[in-house]
Amino acid sequence: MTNPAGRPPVAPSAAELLAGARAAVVPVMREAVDALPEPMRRMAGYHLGWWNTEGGPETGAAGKMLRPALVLAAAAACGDATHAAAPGAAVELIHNFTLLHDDVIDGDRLRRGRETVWSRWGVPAAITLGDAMHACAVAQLVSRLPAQLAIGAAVRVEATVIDISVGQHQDCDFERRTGVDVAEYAAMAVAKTGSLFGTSCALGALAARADPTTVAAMDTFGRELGIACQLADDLLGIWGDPAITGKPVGNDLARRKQSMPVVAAMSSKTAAGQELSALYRRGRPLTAADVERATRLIEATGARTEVLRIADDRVSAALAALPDRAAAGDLLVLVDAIVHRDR
Ligand SMILES: CC(C)=CCC/C(C)=C/CC/C(C)=C/COP(=O)(O)OP(=O)(O)O
Repeated sequence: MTNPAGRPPVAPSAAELLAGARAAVVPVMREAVDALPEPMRRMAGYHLGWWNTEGGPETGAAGKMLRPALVLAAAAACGDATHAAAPGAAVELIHNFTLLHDDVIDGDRLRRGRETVWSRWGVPAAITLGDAMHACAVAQLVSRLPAQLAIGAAVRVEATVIDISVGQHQDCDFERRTGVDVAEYAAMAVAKTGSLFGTSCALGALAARADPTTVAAMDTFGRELGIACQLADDLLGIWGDPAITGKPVGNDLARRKQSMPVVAAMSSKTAAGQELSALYRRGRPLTAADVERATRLIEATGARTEVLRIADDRVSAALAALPDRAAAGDLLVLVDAIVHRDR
């Protein structure tokens, strides 16, 4: 296809797709957040990176908007993005509700380069704000989508919240266990992260009134991509640049978290893998020197390369699930940005 000037159309960059998603969904999210009473409204805007702690404007502390961008791109791939803003806002609100709770569970004091809500205003504030964001997501979805789409979309979102909760439960359980294997970790990542990516793509297809086979294929595409995203997140947790990720590097190791690089290293049955297992078995948080040692041990087992290979396999599975690759241009741009990100 050519434009009127006779040149082939230029595909949007990932940055343009993410900015477009932000522009489409923030007004919807804003309506939900503005309906919350103070001080919850101000805390929500702070967590979402719109405002500083005093309610003044903030720049550079917001999420990337990966999930809304997937909703819009999936809807476009299915031929109609008219109704994609409400599901896009819903998945971003759900994502942020889980982050609020996750920071409490992990005791993390920093997210997106700023103090977390629980650290600033206390655990009850973060938990109740997360619960309110969850409800805002479903309320926006149901009130804004055409009636014949709303119930199916809401049921899908709530099933996803169950999946995420199950995944998070398993992840916490792994911290108290030894001998977690790669397959178990992958199943946990499907539930914790893949499910919301899958639902984002499925909601885009649903909003475009795609047929059930296409909706299911979009779900599979997103789910597989979500696992690759979780693996990228795990790698950034060990080798990311804190100035770019906005969170301290090595926190996962310090807490003896069983992220995929750790699981792959311990499963390697190498001397380095055994030394890492011994460090984790000591039953107390790792010191800074231990974290440095653990990072070297993981690298020495080849686990970093192994995790990149597993992520590549998941991306291949995602691409294989796409119903019509020729129509999926925006989705393909996002795949690359999600897997090769630095934050
Ligand atoms: C029930 C419960 C507490 C569940 C927790 C689930 C959870 C926190 C999963 C992590 C998912 C993930 C890869 C987050 C980073 O997303 P991102 O890189 O898109 O983050 P951004 O919005 O900051 O860009």
